[in-house]
Amino acid sequence: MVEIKKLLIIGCGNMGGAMLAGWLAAGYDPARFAVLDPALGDAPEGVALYRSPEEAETAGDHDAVLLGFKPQQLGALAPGLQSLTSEGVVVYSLLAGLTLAQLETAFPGARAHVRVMPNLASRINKSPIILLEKGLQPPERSIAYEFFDSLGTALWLDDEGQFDLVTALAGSGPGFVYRFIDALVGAAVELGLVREQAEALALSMVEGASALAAGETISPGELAERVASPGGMTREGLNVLDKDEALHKLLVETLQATAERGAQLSAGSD
Ligand SMILES: NC(=O)C1=CN([C@@H]2O[C@H](COP(=O)(O)OP(=O)(O)OC[C@H]3O[C@@H](n4cnc5c(N)ncnc54)[C@H](OP(=O)(O)O)[C@@H]3O)[C@@H](O)[C@H]2O)C=CC1
Ligand SMILES: O=C(O)[C@@H]1CCC=N1
Repeated sequence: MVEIKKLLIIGCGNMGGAMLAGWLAAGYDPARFAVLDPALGDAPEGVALYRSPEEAETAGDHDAVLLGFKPQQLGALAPGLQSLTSEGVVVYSLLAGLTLAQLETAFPGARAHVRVMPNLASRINKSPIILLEKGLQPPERSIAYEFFDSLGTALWLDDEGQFDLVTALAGSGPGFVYRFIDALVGAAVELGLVREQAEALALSMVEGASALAAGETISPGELAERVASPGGMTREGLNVLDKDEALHKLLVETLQATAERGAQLSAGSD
């Protein structure tokens, strides 16, 4: 059985850093990770930091890499990463929009290629992690699943045609939720609350509402109905959001634009 004995994270910025922090918080030994990032300030204690592919190659002790740089950098960086991605190495990629076929072309020496789509809540082990692979043996699938599931909740996707859409929902999603919370706070401030108080209330409200919904068997839509007491206040607010399906249409447009950007990145857009 092939384990992930040592993972080399190539590009350890916001997302790679959040995942590394999540794995360490989950109890993984720091010695099982290394980072290749030319200008990163430092790596967590016990995690080797390399500044160039040559340095990482000299260490040469990884059996998997996690690509954590920008999708637009793949063409420029791939040639210099060939020796780090051959001889049985598995390539895990965070690169939004880039397909398994593109990863196979870029890293032909790798034993298997896996697309991984997490979000920033990996840092606190509460991220959905979407996985799609080509080349892993069944026992390795289980090992990969367990490894990424430690960052939250992993799931295998079968249809790559849906990858950009699930990326929009689960990967970009926190950005939309933060924008919603920020707008809610802004609205409360405009109507008379002090910002600090509005922000504290909004954050604890969202945390509780999300935790409740996650533990319930009824849908979020039904929960919304439960909040709206007959003849009460909430219905008036829901009526504003529901008018002409305003919120629904806005979110269809939001997810569509996000997913379409994945296709553009795949096509080589800057
Ligand atoms: N941010 C998010 O929530 C999510 C991001 N992703 C994916 O994660 C990837 C990274 O995104 P994100 O973390 O936001 O971006 P960041 O810019 O924060 O991270 C990219 C990292 O790669 C480093 N880097 C640049 N050039 C090289 C190089 N030649 N070799 C190694 N490392 C290099 C950057 O260093 P420097 O800053 O010095 O240039 C930076 O530390 C993207 O592919 C994105 O699609 C996926 C899911 C969610
Ligand atoms: O914005 C991006 O492209 C990445 C992918 C999902 C979240 N952030």
